[in-house]
Amino acid sequence: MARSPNAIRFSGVGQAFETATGVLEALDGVEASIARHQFVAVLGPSGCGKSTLLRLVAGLLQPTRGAVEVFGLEVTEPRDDIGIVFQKPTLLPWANVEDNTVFPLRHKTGRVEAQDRERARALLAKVGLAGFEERLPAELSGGMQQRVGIARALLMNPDILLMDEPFSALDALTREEMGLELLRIWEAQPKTVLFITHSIGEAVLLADRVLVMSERPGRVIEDLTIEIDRPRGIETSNKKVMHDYVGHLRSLLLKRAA
Ligand SMILES: Nc1ncnc2c1ncn2[C@@H]1O[C@H](COP(=O)(O)OP(=O)(O)OP(=O)(O)O)[C@@H](O)[C@H]1O
Repeated sequence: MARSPNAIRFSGVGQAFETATGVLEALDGVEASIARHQFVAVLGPSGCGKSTLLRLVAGLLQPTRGAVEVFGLEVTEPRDDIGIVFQKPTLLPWANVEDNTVFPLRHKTGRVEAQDRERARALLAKVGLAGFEERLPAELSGGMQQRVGIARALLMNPDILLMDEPFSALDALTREEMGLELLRIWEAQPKTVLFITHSIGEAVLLADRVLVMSERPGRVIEDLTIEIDRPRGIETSNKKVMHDYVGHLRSLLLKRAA
């Protein structure tokens, strides 16, 4: 039987940017393969190229060296079958929460059915926004706007979901709840998730694997498999094994920063 290709593969990926002060090497020699439906978190110092990695997978950028493949095909142009949740949501200011959530569907297929609106409302409820469907983005807090962005990406049920610090605008409790909700959605509707975070605990709680990147130019310096049983829940954070992984990653990142 032919082996199914990786969902995402980075082969010798380098990315340089021309800037006013010269060439800036953001990534250098990134190697990683991500299997279909794996949940992979990426940790690394600020500016090491984490967001750049996501933009490469989405085809919003072409690597200067090496290749990025999605399901065995080199990414050469923007892909509209990949869900992206950016650090800051880009909501349409004149459209209400529900219309913002269904917007990509309308954009892609040209129409939105009653059942799509029903799914949008169900997802909005899951991210804690029931009752806010008719509000405009300006009437929401930053964290609530971010949750609309998450519901919007999930509505398309993409096979690959790229998330760039999706919970950084949320308070600590909501952040943990949203992480666990994301896991429930991921378990019910499996997808390949590449999830950038600065929270070591969040990475360990959510992911099957944690990739740790070096300082710029970024490359993968550790690929840690998180062997914690699923389903994971609120009690997982209290487990010794979780603390052991967090401790290991913290000392790795601190050592590099020293
Ligand atoms: N379009 C661009 N032009 C020039 N430089 C860029 C561009 N995009 C990113 N960079 C630079 O590349 C480096 C990596 O940026 P990137 O946003 O990928 O880092 P990051 O690891 O996601 O950072 P953070 O954790 O702070 O969000 C940074 O030094 C950034 O200034």
